[in-house]
Amino acid sequence: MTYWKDGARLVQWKWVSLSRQLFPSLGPVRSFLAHSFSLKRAGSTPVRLKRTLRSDKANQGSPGPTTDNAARREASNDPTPADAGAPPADLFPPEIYGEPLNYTNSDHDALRRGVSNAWSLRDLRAAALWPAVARWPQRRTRPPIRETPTGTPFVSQFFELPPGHMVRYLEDKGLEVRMMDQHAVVRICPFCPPVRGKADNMFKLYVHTSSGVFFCHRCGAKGNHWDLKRSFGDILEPLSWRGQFPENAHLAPGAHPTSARPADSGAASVSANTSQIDSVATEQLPVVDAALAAQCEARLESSDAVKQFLKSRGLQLATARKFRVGAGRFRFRDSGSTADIWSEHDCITFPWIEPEWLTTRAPSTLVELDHRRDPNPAGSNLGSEESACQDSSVPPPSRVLRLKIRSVLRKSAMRLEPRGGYWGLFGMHLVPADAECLVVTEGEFDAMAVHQSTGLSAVSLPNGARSLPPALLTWLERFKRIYLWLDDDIPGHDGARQFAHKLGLQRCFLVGSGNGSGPKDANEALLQQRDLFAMIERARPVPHERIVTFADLRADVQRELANPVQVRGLQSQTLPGLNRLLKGHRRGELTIFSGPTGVGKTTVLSQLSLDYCMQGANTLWGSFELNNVRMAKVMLSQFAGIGLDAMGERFDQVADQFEQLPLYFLRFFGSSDVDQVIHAMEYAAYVYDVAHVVLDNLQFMTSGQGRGYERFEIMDRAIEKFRAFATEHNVHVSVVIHPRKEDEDQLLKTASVFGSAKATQEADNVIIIQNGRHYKYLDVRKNRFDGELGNIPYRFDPVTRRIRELLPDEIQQLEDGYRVCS
Ligand SMILES: Nc1ncnc2c1ncn2[C@@H]1O[C@H](COP(=O)(O)OP(=O)(O)OP(=O)(O)O)[C@@H](O)[C@H]1O
Repeated sequence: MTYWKDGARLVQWKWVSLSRQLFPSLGPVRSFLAHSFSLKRAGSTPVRLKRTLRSDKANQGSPGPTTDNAARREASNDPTPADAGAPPADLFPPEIYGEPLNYTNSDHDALRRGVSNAWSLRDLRAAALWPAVARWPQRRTRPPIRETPTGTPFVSQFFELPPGHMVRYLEDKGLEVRMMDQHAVVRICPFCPPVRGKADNMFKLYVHTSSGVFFCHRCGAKGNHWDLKRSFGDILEPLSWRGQFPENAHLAPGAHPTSARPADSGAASVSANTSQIDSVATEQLPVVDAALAAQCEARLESSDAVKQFLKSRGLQLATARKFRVGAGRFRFRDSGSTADIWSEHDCITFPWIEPEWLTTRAPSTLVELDHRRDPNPAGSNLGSEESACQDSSVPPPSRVLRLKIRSVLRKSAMRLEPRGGYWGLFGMHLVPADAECLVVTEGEFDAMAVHQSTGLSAVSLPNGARSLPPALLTWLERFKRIYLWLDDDIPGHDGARQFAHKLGLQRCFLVGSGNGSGPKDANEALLQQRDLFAMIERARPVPHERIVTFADLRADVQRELANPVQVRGLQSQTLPGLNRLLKGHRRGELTIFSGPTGVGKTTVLSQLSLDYCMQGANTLWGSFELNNVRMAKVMLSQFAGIGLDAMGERFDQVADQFEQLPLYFLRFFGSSDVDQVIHAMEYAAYVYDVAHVVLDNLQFMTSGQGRGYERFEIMDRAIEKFRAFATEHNVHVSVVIHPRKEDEDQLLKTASVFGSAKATQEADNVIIIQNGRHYKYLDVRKNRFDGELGNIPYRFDPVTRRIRELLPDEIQQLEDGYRVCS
């Protein structure tokens, strides 16, 4: 019987594929023929047998290749869901919003396991004859659901993709889509069991075009746009320099499935994300020793250094107590030295406390509180610190996840305890469970300043303007209005816009002048006795990137005029000559590096990227020519300023320091799909807030792809995509491109860069490393910022692999020496 059934299926498949060949453009006719054929078969024994077999299998407890939805339909004897194309009523049931894909590896395992039982032949053939696969242009297998080493990053329900992004992606993957309101409806869901040519089984996968959330009403596959891209193998998590996955930016603390729902907020949207939180909660990260946290908190009263420090910031002890600030003496390595010299510092400690509403399901025990105005702000109760401390609005003690420890004297002496722990928001434990508005500041003193003078809920970001790890988006999901009060400077402004994108533009408001006219931050506003509440009330919405009003432009121009130094960007510490010419390293630009083979392009770019990374620019390295281990060795040597041979026993110490850098490596090597590289860059921009991407080099990345002019076209398209990425994500992209083959003795020109003129036209900066007669030098051939061009001669140290700019008299000596020799 089984063989008869398989034979019939084979005939059916042959019929479908024959009709496909005969009528390539007649999709509906084909569907009709296939449909009527399968209907004919529906009354016969094999289908009934199939049902019996399936239910037997279900009774045996095997999950089988079908998902819950499909199984439910089978159980209710309803073989197919609603009519194809008709939008289901529960298009995106709220409980699935943002959940990770639920079509898991176990489903595939079950499919594989099926090989050993009576289903074997059918399952094997079903896998081999998958109709979705037949429509897949390149792939011969069903898109695998990849194991994710660190879970899927959380995506806010308020997040919006750029217009057209999702539809382009689906089409690039060879999926046929039909537009319906805000959804792209995919003809054949790649996650579904075979459609068997039935029209009813098609157009079941709905993809929300602006959020990227998808849901298949046939197989139940669902998730956010990262899930979809990951299932196609397009998301490669970058590595840290030790070849590990970097400190997890998207692990939320151990909340149980329903814990993210504030007890009485009634926000269905938040509950929608809970299973995503649950999915990452299973991974345990270390939390700070509770005794250490308690000791620090208890020492606040006795630390004159910290009390004095707080006073100088205009902050009261009562405020610090509410935020559970602490004090202690901690050892730090002396700044600027890689040597093992340590000294002890008076430190202030800022705890990241898991909010009570995140950890309990029970109705909030918090006292009802007006979330806009604390009835008893600490500032209004100057003489009574005790009563403020015992204020009933302070929730009961919760788990301290991590401590930020900062020296009172040296701002740069700062560390997180424990290393590799959870991310958190300072002050979150004070936010009432029913608060709908929140002020998010760049620093801890700013959050305390806002709360002290306004009574509003205020929290501080863990990394200032540098990053907003997606794990924290789960903490912020329930707020309807988020006031971003970052520093009134270029990095603060860039950070605020970047974070607003992640949080959702429509609920974010920017506090501060926006034009650099100050005050610099909330703490400075407090010290200047400004009305902080009025400043927050004047917050403006985030301007839409594609719709700019003159008022937006005016603020930007005014800010650039007010801060000419900041506008220049990060200054190179190791090549000051580059600052003289290019003025600095700015976000949103594209720089092309070129030079003869082996001249030192990788060496120069490695040093420059380290230079900016050490100043806080989150950096993503894509080394397509050297493998990541060798690349990391070059960087480690440059970082330590000593040769790898001499590093010996100091390796661990240097490596530990190196590991603190916000540096990530793409996992590509040699010829790679440019689109996949872009997806990985987008992922890194979202999860790690990268500010600088280095791609070394374009020829290796596109090698073997296309011949003759086609090769130029591929490279041009790649450059176009990198340019668009730099602008869209406000990230600086540096790309190495080899020159054309030219006479070795000739100096290279802009036109010598390989390919058409596209690359150098699109670039903001073009730097060629020239093999001069007396020395090597960086030749700035294009500078869109202010047009200044020129040379920077340098010397290379083969031990440390560092380059150093030549001084004028060294240049003179080398030139004279050459003349003498010659
Ligand atoms: N100025 C220099 N003088 C001598 N050796 C150098 C100099 N700069 C780099 N090197 C060394 O030359 C080798 C090649 O350097 P690097 O890989 O940076 O060159 P590249 O231009 O990127 O090479 P490719 O053209 O293969 O991409 C390395 O071993 C590096 O340490």
